[in-house]
Amino acid sequence: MAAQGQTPGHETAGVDLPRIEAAVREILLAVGEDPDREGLRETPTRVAGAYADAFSGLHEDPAELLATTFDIGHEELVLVRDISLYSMCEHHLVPFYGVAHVGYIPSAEGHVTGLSKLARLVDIYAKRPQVQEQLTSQIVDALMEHLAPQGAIVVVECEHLCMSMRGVAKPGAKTITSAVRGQLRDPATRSEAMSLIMRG
Ligand SMILES: Nc1nc2c(ncn2[C@@H]2O[C@H](COP(=O)(O)OP(=O)(O)OP(=O)(O)O)[C@@H](O)[C@H]2O)c(=O)[nH]1
Ligand SMILES: [Zn+2]
Repeated sequence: MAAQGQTPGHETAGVDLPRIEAAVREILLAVGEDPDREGLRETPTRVAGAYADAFSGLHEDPAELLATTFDIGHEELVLVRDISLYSMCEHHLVPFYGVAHVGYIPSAEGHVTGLSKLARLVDIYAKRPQVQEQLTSQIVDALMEHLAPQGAIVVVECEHLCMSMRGVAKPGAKTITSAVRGQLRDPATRSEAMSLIMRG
């Protein structure tokens, strides 16, 4: 749907690019810049494209992503480690970035999904205005809901630019969050998964 007053066809996958461009021009004016000087002339358009990508996860459906499963009879832990991610802190709209580790124990029927889908699932939730705790639990809850595994675990390790380049100014500080569901809450299973995640 076009935003009120916008010509249809100006959105990219649900994102209103002209509206972002107008807002970026306003920000440049507000900080005392000249948005018409040569170096900045294309900036609102570039930022609109960058934001359309940074927030593209708002327009993607995890149910659709996880609809493709294979029955291979594997009922043991499947874990993809070190999935790189870039997200945007919802408080300051600056990036936080790092890695996610995503694991699950398939359902008793052995339904698994493609490994790349786990990385795509991370992106669906990372490419939104986010906080790290919510990102972590959204990924694990989507796995539980759409893949119906016996258990799932997600660990996310990130540096937040809002803590490095501004504010408290502590570059290098890493935030680690975890979310564990189902059988992976069992201490022995959880510690096996955590040791595989942390050994890198
Ligand atoms: N729990 C959590 N906090 C976050 C995350 N990203 C940023 N924050 C924090 O959100 C808080 C926002 O605090 P405010 O006091 O409202 O904002 P602020 O004055 O800009 O805070 P400072 O960053 O301390 O300068 C800060 O403490 C950030 O470090 C996140 O993913 N999870
Ligand atoms: Zn922040």
